[in-house]
Amino acid sequence: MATMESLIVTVNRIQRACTVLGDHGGDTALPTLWEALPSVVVVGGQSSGKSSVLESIVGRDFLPRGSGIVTRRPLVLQLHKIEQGVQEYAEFPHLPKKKFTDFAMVRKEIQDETDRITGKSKQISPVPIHLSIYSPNVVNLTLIDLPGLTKVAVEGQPESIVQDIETMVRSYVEKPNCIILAITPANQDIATSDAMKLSREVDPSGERTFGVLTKLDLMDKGTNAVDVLEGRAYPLQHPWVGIVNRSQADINKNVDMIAARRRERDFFATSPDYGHLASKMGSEYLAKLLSKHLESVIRARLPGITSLINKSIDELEAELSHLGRPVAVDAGAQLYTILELCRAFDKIFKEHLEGGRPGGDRIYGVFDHQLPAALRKLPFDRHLSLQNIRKVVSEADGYQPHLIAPEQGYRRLIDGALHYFRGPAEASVDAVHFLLKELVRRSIAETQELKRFPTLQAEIAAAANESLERFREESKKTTLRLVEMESSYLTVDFFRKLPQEVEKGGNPNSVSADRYVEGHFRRIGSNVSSYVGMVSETLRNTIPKAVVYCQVREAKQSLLNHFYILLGKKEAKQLAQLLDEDPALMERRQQCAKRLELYKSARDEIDSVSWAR
Ligand SMILES: Nc1nc2c(ncn2[C@@H]2O[C@H](COP(=O)(O)OP(=O)(O)OP(=O)(O)O)[C@@H](O)[C@H]2O)c(=O)[nH]1
Repeated sequence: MATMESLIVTVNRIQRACTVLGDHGGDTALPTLWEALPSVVVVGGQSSGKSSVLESIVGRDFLPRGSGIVTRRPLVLQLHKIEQGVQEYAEFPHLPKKKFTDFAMVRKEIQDETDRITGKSKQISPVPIHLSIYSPNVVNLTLIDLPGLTKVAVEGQPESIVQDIETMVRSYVEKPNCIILAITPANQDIATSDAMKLSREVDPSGERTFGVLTKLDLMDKGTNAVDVLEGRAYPLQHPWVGIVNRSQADINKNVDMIAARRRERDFFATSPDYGHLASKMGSEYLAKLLSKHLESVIRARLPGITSLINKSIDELEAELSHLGRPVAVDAGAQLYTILELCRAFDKIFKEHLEGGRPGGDRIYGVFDHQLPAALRKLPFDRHLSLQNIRKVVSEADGYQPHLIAPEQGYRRLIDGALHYFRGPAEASVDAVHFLLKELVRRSIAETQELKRFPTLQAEIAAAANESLERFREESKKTTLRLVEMESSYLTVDFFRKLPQEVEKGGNPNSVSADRYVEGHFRRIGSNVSSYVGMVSETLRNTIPKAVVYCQVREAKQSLLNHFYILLGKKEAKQLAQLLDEDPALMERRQQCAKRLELYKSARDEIDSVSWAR
């Protein structure tokens, strides 16, 4: 059965994995585990004694000191208790395999690592530094040290730093999983303490706040902080803890931390004011209190964390499968990938044509509505007006008017009329061409697998459109040929079946001669009109056949054939260019993969501990 301690150890490991894999919260584009993990955050004004409290909890000097804002990146301090007698040491995950036994070097590394991200500019950065300390003198605990809240920027630091620090500290303490260690010096007015003001704001009920009073030894003679420490003056849900750290003089004299802890114990044990509270005061007591509390919080949160981990793993896996596998490196595999992508596109395109996806029906719309309407609108009325018939027939006759039927006149009138059919024939071809182009565009957009490859997408679109253009040319030739065929040989039967003109009796010299001629032309007009009507009926049926044969059927069967031939001739480098992924997607895939790795390792961590129930 696992002990309670292993819970903190587990969370410590997950926190370290978070840092290694770049999860330190604040990034809304990816699920974050960091923010779900409970942690203790040390908050206080400048010189309130934060560093001193941390060092005395650890029992070691290891934090950078100096004037101005020294802590400029969050420091995640993980304490691991080891057996008595074993040499204590520190480790930074950013320097794996290096064990620090000299704590002065730890201090230097924190300084250097701070500068590595913030530069010497004295800016602050939210990217945490992780430090693990293994020691017999600690309890298992994770503490996060943040820059001290300050009112003024010092020389060399930008004015915005005051606000930047507050924003960073706030981003930590606002999280419901954050346990706030609010440090206030006892020799100052507690009501104006930066730490207490902030914690009141984000944790009004005081559930998450541990009040710590430092510098009890520096209070004016005759005053004490018993009212605060007994929870009367500033009540919180958790007890206040009083601390006596090393003074500046002690630090200068290199009083070691273990001696300082002893002095602190003596201070409380012998104090007339605090003697009755001695067992609940001091940095060692504070460390144990926090450790116990952190364990219980982790225990309570664990089921929620586990389900968050599982949910995030599902989400990330779904997104990764949506983003697709990384691109293969050898030419054969690349060609295979490209062909697969083409097939995926082609399949969707066919579904649009054959049904299953919308769009194909609009082609039928061209044949069923647009073509017949265009045929109906042809200006035959004008072409077969009496005036025009007279003109055409007379011109065809020349100096000798026709005797029986105006053979030449008929031919010219019909030829002229048939010419008009070219318009609707070409328009049908173009209309279907644009519909097919639109379907190509839509199919490309709907091919999820292609989204990653903008270059290939553009190439497929270009190749498909080029094919459609060729099909259009062919289709135009064919439909126009149908029209020409109608002109080249007229249907003889139609004319044979026409009723012959019956000689009307009467006197051809009478006034009715004009009427006779008019009737004659009218009959010619109506004969031509019904012949043209018959042709129109034929073309209404044959143009769609030609269009489907030349454009739709070809698009279905061989839209990318030409592209495939070109692909076969391409060299490895050109193939790689086609699979040139969108850099944003590549980046996203990497990020998701890294985050997934984090969640999986977190799941393994949690699985490996069997819970004491
Ligand atoms: N006498 C006495 N001095 C203390 C106590 N706590 C801190 N000091 C002194 O107060 C000064 C500031 O303490 P730090 O621990 O550096 O305070 P800090 O909050 O980390 O300061 P910054 O990192 O500059 O924000 C140091 O000179 C400490 O020696 C205490 O309990 N008693």
